[in-house]
Amino acid sequence: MSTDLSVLRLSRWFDPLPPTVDDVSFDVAAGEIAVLLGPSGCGKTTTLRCVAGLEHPTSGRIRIGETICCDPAQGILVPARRRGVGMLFRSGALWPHMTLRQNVAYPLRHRGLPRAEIDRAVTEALALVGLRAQADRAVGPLSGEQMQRVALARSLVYRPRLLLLDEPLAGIDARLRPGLCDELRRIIRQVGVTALYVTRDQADAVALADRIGIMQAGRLLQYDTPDAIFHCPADLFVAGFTGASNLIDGRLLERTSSFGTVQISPGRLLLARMPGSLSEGQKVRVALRPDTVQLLPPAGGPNHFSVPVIARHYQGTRTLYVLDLFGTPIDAIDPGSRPRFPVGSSLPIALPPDACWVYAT
Ligand SMILES: Nc1ncnc2c1ncn2[C@@H]1O[C@H](COP(=O)(O)OP(=O)(O)OP(=O)(O)O)[C@@H](O)[C@H]1O
Repeated sequence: MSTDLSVLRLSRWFDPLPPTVDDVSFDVAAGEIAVLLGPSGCGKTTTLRCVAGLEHPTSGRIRIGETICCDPAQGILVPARRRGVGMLFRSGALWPHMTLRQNVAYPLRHRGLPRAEIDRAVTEALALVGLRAQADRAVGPLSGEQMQRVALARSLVYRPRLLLLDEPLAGIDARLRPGLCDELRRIIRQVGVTALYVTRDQADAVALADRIGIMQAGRLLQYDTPDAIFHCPADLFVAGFTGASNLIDGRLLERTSSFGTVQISPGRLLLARMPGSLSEGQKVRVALRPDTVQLLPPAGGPNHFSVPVIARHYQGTRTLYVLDLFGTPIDAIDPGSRPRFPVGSSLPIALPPDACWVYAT
């Protein structure tokens, strides 16, 4: 697939602060959905605004399709209205006194298209978001979710080559969001537009993305498929962001190409995956998600231990156990509506080497 959006070494400084966007590079292939995910203030929106042309980068280059839209070193800066991008923000910013049809038609009227063509495009865009029947009603009484559907239709009506979305589901009831993410993905695919989406919500990101970029303090730490991010996080921050809250300190004794043997206490060894390069003898930290700890595992294989249960928190449909892994407390989740193991009992566990990730401390 060809690259439709290319962001190369993008930086944005707001003096005298540290850079809001710090040397960020990523590509989005034609028709793909890329999601920038990270905590508040990490620079996601600023990156998106630079792509939109609403913010001027300090350095770097942005290419949309065949056009270099900005490259400060060469004095190139294509204005936002000439970049061919559609945008959808947290609030759709619709005109409440106008009908759905009038709202969606606005960008086309602005472009001076013939009326019949506008009518056809607007009907098609409203059908795409499931609101064709309400086309001639006013926008005012619509729910927040319906308003975002109208705003999406408006951002797609002129067939942009790139769609930029900034937390468009942020104000919407959490119960509706999984379904809306699926629908948004279907619509983006159906239209065939390339999309860049920014969010703080991990669940939205995984549901939508072909590729996820994890950002922290202006830097893009990892840009990869959701599968790669969740199965081989590049560093401790990304691992933490994917829910790897168990952290076990140790020393790397031995390494093969992608796995290392970590001593976690005298005579206790842990085989763990090494996403980056590490040296033997180095102090390391192993990260592990509580849902990957296996309780009562079948016999055989590496990383089998017997550990005491030091606390248990019954949560209705699952129980969270705190286990003492040779001096380090680790959490383990046991699905099911009945707690099985009492505090003080000794529990056989396995920590699958694929799910234990080792990093430099
Ligand atoms: N115009 C500006 N002037 C000065 N500082 C700015 C400006 N725009 C952004 N910043 C700084 O950049 C930081 C990151 O902002 P940005 O909106 O890109 O983060 P974000 O990751 O999208 O956060 P959120 O999820 O809260 O929207 C802000 O906390 C602010 O310090």
